[in-house]
Amino acid sequence: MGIIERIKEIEAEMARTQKNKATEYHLGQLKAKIAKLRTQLLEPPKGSSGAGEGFEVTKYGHGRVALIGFPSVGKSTLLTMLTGTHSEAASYEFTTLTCIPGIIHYNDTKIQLLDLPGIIEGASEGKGRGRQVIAVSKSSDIVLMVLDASKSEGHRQILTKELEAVGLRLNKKPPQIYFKKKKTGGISFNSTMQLTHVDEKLCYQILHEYKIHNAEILFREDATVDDLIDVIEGNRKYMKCIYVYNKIDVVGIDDVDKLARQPNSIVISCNLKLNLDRLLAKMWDAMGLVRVYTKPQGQQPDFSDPVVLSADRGGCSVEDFCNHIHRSLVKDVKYVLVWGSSARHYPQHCGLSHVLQDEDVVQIVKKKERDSEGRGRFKSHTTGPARIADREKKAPLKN
Ligand SMILES: Nc1nc2c(ncn2[C@@H]2O[C@H](COP(=O)(O)OP(=O)(O)OP(=O)(O)O)[C@@H](O)[C@H]2O)c(=O)[nH]1
Ligand SMILES: [K+]
Ligand SMILES: [Mg+2]
Repeated sequence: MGIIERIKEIEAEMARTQKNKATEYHLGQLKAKIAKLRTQLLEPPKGSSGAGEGFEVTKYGHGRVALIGFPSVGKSTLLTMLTGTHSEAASYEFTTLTCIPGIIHYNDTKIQLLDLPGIIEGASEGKGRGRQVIAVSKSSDIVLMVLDASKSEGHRQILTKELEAVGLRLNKKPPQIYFKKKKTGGISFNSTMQLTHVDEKLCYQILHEYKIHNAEILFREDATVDDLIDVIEGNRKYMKCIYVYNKIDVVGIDDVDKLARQPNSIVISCNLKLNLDRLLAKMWDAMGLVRVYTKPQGQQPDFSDPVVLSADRGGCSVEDFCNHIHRSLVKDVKYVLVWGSSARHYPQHCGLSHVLQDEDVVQIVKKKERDSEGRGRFKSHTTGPARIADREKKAPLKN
């Protein structure tokens, strides 16, 4: 029996089983069995490498956004509108068959937007180009789930289920469960609060299913069995997702209003160019990018060319900022001066661990900063990694 059939069989057994206190342990065990099988399913087939032909797109810009949705919801139309890169759009399903990248220029940053083939129920098991599409979405920073506002609300649930089946968790935080495998000592089970979904016995049973007999486990929230399995599997990806309801030009105002009020959702029309600017703003916020402007001593900052940091990708500390400019810069930094929302007063003297926020301005003060006339080393350079790197190559000013 193949993996997919085994999953189907267990799912059928779960559906047959009544949910009550007596069956709780058995159901928990079945959930763990499914999770293990799904992980097996995710392993790439032997001999294959990467995402697959037509899907290996090089990362570009400060972040990557994937367009995921059923066929013909308007993904390609949206890519063309937002990036100017043409992606074939037509009224028949599966017009797009590969991954088409475009670039959005927004807030002095560049965002790579990826158009993808439509996916359907069963994508997580490899139907259509499901596997490739999912691999690409996992490589992106956020997902725009494009939905047809005139079609069934069920599409959103189906897609969410497909993405969950491959370990993507949309708009969720990692469970607050500490878990560490040990070599000896048995299982130590603790919680900081009363648990209503999981007890010690159920937890043991799940761990047993994974053949884990020595581990430390601490619940810091009232988590579910699914949360526990996610933590044990350890391969989940937590991503932000914006639900983009397109084609509101063909839907009544009451329905549009209802869709627009759902969390993490936005209603648009590509045909009428409605709300696209709001979509961009929402997308940009969700990415959590942090623009930092470098201020050479005695000069105005260059507000056209920020260093772009991200908490999810590499971090936002002063050290991360310095590493972004030049890898050898950190060891020369004495302190930095910071203006902006992360500073308590202007300018604030900060060390390497200070966490920067969007639109902060930073001036780097190096060890042996001043020359005999009190001129700063940074006097003549403007911002930007290349320019600072160039400057480093020239003879430093004498002290
Ligand atoms: N009424 C209406 N139609 C739209 C809108 N946006 C796109 N369409 C139409 O929807 C159809 C499908 O658009 P595509 O952009 O090809 O959709 P897709 O999601 O890329 O489709 P696949 O690549 O096949 O998955 C086309 O006929 C578009 O003209 C819109 O805002 N309103
Ligand atoms: K289409
Ligand atoms: Mg398309």
